[in-house]
Amino acid sequence: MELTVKNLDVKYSDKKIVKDVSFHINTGEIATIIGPNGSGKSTLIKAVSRCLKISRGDIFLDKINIKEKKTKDIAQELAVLPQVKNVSSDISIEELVSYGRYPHLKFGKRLGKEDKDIIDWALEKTGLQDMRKRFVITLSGGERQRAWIAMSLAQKPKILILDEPTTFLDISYQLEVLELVKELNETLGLTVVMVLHDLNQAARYSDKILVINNGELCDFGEPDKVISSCLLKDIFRIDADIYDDKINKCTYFIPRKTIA
Ligand SMILES: Nc1ncnc2c1ncn2[C@@H]1O[C@H](COP(=O)(O)OP(=O)(O)OP(=O)(O)O)[C@@H](O)[C@H]1O
Repeated sequence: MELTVKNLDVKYSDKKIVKDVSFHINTGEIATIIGPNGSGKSTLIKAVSRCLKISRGDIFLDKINIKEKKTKDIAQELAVLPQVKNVSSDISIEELVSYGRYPHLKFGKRLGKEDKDIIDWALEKTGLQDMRKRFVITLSGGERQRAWIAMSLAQKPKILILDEPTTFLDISYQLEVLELVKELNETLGLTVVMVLHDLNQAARYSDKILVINNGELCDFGEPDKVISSCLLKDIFRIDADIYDDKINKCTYFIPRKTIA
């Protein structure tokens, strides 16, 4: 599914946080939003996923303005993995994943055979089938993140939105989560929009990168065109050397020092 954003403004009270942002993401692309702390990345992602009201502009899913769509229809097409996730202590993985089916249930109906098959499929895709009865609070960070991704998958979305999916994970779990996202993108044709802080990971796992600075979209394009010493100097205030990773076929950099 394509995602198009046109002239988007988002405000908190009277303060404009996202300023006239426009972009287009093709079906099956992974697009990653990067930018300094407080630049408006989460606000943008929350607005796109309809968790925040927009003050101006339009959002289109496959060229249809979401203002013309029912909330339930949007929930069937777009799954969101927020940054902060709360779960009560007695919820099992299986139960959490079943919540992903709720946007598809008719009023007052219980989960049917098809829903249960989809829950099994989501657990299998994320490698959680053998631990499905475990309580979510007993899981490691990486397992917990996979459980939330499984819940999003059970929604059978066409677009998956993830706000900093690797935060608080050690490097091995970070890669595990990003590899899973990539696999789901490739095997299911899912369009993915995510926020990442690690710019090298953004370069490696994305088809497109959006750079947000002070609420404005200041660059948008393929990682090897966007990740440059200029960007690192001007937006992230670091001196860095840029290299070509021949194995992963992507750009990477080594930071040298901060710029005062
Ligand atoms: N609920 C809120 N009410 C008022 N201002 C807010 C609210 N949430 C965020 N802001 C402000 O909006 C600005 C952008 O915040 P946002 O969380 O979108 O940035 P971010 O780029 O995701 O930051 P980070 O990288 O630190 O997570 C910040 O100045 C922040 O203080």
